[in-house]
Amino acid sequence: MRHSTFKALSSLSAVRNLANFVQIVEVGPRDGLQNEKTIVPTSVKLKLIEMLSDCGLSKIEVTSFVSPKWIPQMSDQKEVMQGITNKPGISYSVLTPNLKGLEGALASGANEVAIFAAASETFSEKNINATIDKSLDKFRDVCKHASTNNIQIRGYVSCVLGCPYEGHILPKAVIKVSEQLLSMGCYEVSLGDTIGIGTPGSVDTLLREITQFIPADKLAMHCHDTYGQALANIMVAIMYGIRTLDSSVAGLGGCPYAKGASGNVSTEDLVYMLHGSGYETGVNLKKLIEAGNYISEFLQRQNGSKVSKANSKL
Ligand SMILES: CC(C)(COP(=O)([O-])OP(=O)([O-])OC[C@H]1O[C@@H](n2cnc3c(N)ncnc32)[C@H](O)[C@@H]1OP(=O)([O-])[O-])[C@@H](O)C(=O)NCCC(=O)NCCSC(=O)C[C@@](C)(O)CC(=O)[O-]
Repeated sequence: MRHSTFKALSSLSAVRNLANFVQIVEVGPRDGLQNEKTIVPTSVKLKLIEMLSDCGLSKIEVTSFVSPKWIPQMSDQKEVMQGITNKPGISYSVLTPNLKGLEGALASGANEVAIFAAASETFSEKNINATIDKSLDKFRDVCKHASTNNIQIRGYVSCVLGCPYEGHILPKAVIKVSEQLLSMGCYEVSLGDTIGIGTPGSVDTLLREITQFIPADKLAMHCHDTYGQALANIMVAIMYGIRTLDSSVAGLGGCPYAKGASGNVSTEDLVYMLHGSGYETGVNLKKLIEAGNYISEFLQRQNGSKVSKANSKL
């Protein structure tokens, strides 16, 4: 990380002087659960989504319209969409890899979809069975159809700081894919550190390059916490002016096609850090902790949020 970034990070007043609302995109019901081996009943997913909807979160990624052979955990996507009690002001988005997925999403009443590309050729093939170029062709079709149906489209780029198969990924590969996603109609691109390998230094290097081509308000950060770097990495993203952050309640998650990747940064820990640093999120931390405890108890798993653990000892 550059000296100037360290200097800025050390000054909380500098942090507070920046626009202070941070948009959280809760990905727990989708990214958080997609890797669970035991199928989580639809009713539990719906209860989790309801609890998250009561926390003040305005963007929740709830399921994905992908092949049930590839991601069995998401095969109840229609039932999930039909069972949600839509709360005004909340966007319930879904992942769609192709036109078949988009058709399913539209039929289920989705008003926002996310397409997901990668900066690594091998990861793209392992995850969606297509080269990067082929996947972008499919996404272009999805975008055309989505925009004629007035559907908002978000883009993801996976492996922005490293790939489980190819190792180091160059910023120029990330920039190339991100620019294409934006040009086909995505309103923003979420930069995925899929295997949580990034550090504040590598995030700084990536963002210094990418923000020369893409403004920070078109970018989001999606950090996994495999190496315990996610919050530090996010703070660097904030210093670059990024104000949209993805996270998963109770730190659940991981992509089944990214071996060894652990959960996303926990939403509870993210909210605690942001509120403590003078940012607003609109999220009620107490209710969020309850939602994280609910799903952790169901999965019979220790809650992955440090804030929740600390809170239970108070
Ligand atoms: C993209 C495909 C479908 C290609 O998979 P494919 O096998 O190449 O697909 P195909 O077009 O050859 O079709 C094969 C079969 O799949 C069906 N099919 C085809 N499309 C669909 C669909 N949309 N929904 C339901 N079924 C579908 C299709 O109808 C056919 O059925 P069959 O005739 O054999 O019965 C597959 O690879 C897939 O579903 N991949 C999804 C993988 C995935 O969801 N990964 C996790 C999400 S990405 C992630 O977690 C990273 C992220 C976003 O969080 C950010 C980060 O952390 O980096």
